[in-house]
Amino acid sequence: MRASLIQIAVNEGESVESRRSRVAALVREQAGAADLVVLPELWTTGAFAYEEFGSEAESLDGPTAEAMAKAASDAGVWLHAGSIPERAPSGGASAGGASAGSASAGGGSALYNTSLVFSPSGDLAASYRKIHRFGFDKGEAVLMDAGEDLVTVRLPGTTVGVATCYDLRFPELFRGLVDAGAETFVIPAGWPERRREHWTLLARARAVENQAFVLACGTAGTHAGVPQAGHSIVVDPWGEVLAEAGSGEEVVTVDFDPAKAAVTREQFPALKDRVLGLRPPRR
Ligand SMILES: O=C(O)CCC(=O)C(=O)O
Repeated sequence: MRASLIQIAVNEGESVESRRSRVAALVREQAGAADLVVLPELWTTGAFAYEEFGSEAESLDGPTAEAMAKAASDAGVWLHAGSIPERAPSGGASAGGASAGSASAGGGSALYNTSLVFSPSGDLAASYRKIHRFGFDKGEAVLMDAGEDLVTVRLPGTTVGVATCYDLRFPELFRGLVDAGAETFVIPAGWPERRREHWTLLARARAVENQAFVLACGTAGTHAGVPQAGHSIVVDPWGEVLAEAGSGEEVVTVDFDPAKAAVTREQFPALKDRVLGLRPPRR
């Protein structure tokens, strides 16, 4: 399988419309060059442009989904289109899960950070609402609702488990995806430069401990005063870094054999030694 991670620069001064058509063109350029194309988290607004989440929120058939579905089918690729701020009717069915956050409190709609995966014919194959919202007492954590459902999607030769940015810090989510059959993780992000060391370390850790491929695509540029880390990274199930971007806008293309996850799990069967239901310390 050949994957291209498109590390988009999200800077102030470029409108959402202009970035959307620029990104669609970049996806189309991957026709014949990749089987799977991956975009970052919240690339329409920027992951830290909190004040735009509400005003730029869309439904799953909104302008970004429509443009990405068309780009995927024009290019004939599987497209993980990163995530969008999704406006959904409160309690409405989409990626599943009741809304629990403050964004929907007292209102008729909920706001999620939702990833979209399109098939090469442009059909929406999966959507995932980010479970761990970032920001503690501000930003996404207070403006958006939390997803509740793990999501996997079957691609030719591999089951992909999806996660988003801050989710990378929560190993139990990835174990849940492994239990659901995932051998490859695709992780769009808008990770800040300030914690770049964590990004590469955690991407490798999730790959090693789960004996899975990690394809993690971040953003470049600076928006809302937050310089982005870039350094999109592809790691194999042994923890080897197959490719890593620099800090600017860049397309990283890598060949990998998804079967290597099963081979690694067979040759070094550590996942079989998991002990579940550990007892808490006795007092
Ligand atoms: O965990 C981090 O350091 C960054 C997380 C983040 O920026 C996000 O989830 O949007």
